[in-house]
Amino acid sequence: MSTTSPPSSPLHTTHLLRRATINRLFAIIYALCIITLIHRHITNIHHSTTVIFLIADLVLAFMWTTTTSFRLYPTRRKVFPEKLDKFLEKKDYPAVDIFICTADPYKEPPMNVVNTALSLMAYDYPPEKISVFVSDDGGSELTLFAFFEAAKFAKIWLPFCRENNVVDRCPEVFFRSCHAAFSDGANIKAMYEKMKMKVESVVDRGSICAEYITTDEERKAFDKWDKGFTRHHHPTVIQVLIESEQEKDMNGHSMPNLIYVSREKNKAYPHNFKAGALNTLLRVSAVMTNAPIVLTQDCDMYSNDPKTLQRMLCFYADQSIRHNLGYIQFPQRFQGINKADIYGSEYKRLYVINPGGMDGLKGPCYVGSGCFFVRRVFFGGPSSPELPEAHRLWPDHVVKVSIRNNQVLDLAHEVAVSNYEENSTWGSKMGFRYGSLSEDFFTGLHQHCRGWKSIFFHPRRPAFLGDLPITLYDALNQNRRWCIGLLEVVFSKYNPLTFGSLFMGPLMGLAYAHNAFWPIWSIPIITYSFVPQLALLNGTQVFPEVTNSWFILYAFLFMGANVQDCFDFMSARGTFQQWWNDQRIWFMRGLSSYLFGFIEFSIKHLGIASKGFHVTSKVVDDEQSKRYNNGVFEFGVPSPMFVPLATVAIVNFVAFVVGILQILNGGNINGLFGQMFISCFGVLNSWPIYEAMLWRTDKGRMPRVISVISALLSLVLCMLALFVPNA
Ligand SMILES: O=c1ccn([C@@H]2O[C@H](COP(=O)(O)OP(=O)(O)O[C@H]3O[C@H](CO)[C@@H](O)[C@H](O)[C@H]3O)[C@@H](O)[C@H]2O)c(=O)[nH]1
Ligand SMILES: [Mn+2]
Repeated sequence: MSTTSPPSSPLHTTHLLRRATINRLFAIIYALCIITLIHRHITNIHHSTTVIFLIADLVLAFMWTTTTSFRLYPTRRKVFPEKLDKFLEKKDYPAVDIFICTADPYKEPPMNVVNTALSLMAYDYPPEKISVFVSDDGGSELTLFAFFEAAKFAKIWLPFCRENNVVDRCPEVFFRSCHAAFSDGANIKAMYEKMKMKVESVVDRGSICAEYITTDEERKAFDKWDKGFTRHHHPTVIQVLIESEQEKDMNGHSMPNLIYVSREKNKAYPHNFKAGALNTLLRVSAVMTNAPIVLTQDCDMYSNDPKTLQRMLCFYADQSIRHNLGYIQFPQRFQGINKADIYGSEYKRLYVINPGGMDGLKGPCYVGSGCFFVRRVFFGGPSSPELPEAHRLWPDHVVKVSIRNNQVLDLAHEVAVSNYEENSTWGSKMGFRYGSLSEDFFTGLHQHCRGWKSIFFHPRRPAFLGDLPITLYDALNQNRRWCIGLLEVVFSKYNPLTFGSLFMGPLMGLAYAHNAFWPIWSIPIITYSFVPQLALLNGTQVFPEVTNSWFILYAFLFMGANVQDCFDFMSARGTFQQWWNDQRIWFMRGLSSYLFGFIEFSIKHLGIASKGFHVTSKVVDDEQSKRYNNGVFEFGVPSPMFVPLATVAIVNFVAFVVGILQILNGGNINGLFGQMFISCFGVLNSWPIYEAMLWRTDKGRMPRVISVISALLSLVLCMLALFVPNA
């Protein structure tokens, strides 16, 4: 592994953060301490609890090793888009195909999807070079209707943004805040509101009233939704809403292409969820525009910065890194996070800190949204292309005809049929990877293994902002789905540790393994949430006495990990409170989503049942959102995932109280200190759970049934601990 920075380019620079040296030194010390601890466990293996702690600590040690791979080469990049003119004339800017995925009009309101699309169409970039493809896996006429309306509004919105140099180009965001300062702002807002009302009324009704369908084109399009049309079984719908060459905005400027695509669905063929949708878009766009750059975007991730494409070009235009540059990933950032980020929804480590660490190696993972791919990356390695059979799908094929041309449209329909991929290498060698619910992680891994590199770029003003789950249930469910997807990668041929290390080098292998092995966090988390506490009830000492010199080792390992973690977190512009909540949600995930993800993965692979891709809801209930904004945990639904959380809360409380009583009665405070400390930590972390179980009365409180089950479970556990003979 070389430490020299890549040749500098006038368009962008890279530098290794100074903390790299400290991190490396600290890693050596910490590693020695871990080895000492494991050695101690092995020599004490005859104690009954030691085996459990040995396993837990081995997992912690493994996860620490994987985390260290992010800390050895932490990197930060800068770009200089103002110099772009010297290297690239506007007319030579590459074309960009933007893919927006949506899957359910009731969980992903069409008005939000429209906002995302409008913000992206309004990039400060030659409009004729932008094509926006909307993939609708919900197969919903409501979404198509919203886009017919959006196409009309775009003719007013895009010139307005351009002429006034608007920064917030997502209409909803713009009109929520600063429109009053612009001449005509009020007028345009009125038009926007009218469109919004129209679309929302259609969504509320669930159908489009006849008077809203005004042109033959629209009528013809909606006729496809006949009686036999369901979201799981329907023909392909491809609707060109704006054709760049034909349509002009109200000031006579060109517009980007806007195309609605709902691929054919047929229950006889697997559709492979989002990866399947993206592969269809890869083909449809190849036939229609075939831009060399592809941006994938979730429907809730709007563009927050009109200059993002220029920033991306600073890398793309650099010939010296071009030959194996696969993609440029911008971090996923979110709007509307509450100040304390109670559910750790920001995923600062996943989206910001770790990618910065991988950027010093071969580049960050792909995270599903905000990623600019070089189209070639989907077809083989940098110097070993594997091209699709049809020449018209090749990444270098130049499309010369109009996107409304009948032949083009016929072909586009042909490549969107449900059995197109039968007996092909789509999803296994070409395009986005199938076989994991975390298709993004799997796809990026595969590309890195083939020799592609990637770049992480984190601008100060977020390039994209998305929605996040605002209930604990949604947040844990999302995490659980990821875990299933990650385990699918671990148990595939592409295990990051074995296959990955071989093809990407050991540090990249470890970095990928860090995410892939997320679910095994459950083992130490469950151990440390129950065993020291139950041992305390039992009067068994499991950690060294405070006065014993071994205690220092424990204290150092605990504090060292937490302080370094907190430092990483706060240097990525987090607050202490956010860090605290982040470590708490990590515990909660270990007890619920990581564990349940693992269980569901196992069940799925025994062939019993599978829920598939459960789309995260982006709809908010007013009361819930009020509670979220006040930083109050939302339980509400009786989910089995809450049982371990509540059980841990009760057990830690009981252990803490009993511990205090023991000490008051002259117990051995020296010996029990470690266990008291951990129980106290557990109690502090469980505070929102006590609130939700005991004195909250709102709808977000812990459902009675969960409290009762957990209390019974805790009772059984505590009884066992109290009455099993002292070990
Ligand atoms: O069958 C499907 C299912 C989902 N989607 C789309 O996939 C996107 C992501 O789904 P969402 O429910 O929002 O998942 P999140 O957990 O919020 O998304 C994260 O995790 C996913 C992988 O699990 C990645 O694909 C995403 O980019 C990443 O943001 C959305 O735009 C959906 O419309 C489809 O197009 N087809
Ligand atoms: Mn999402």
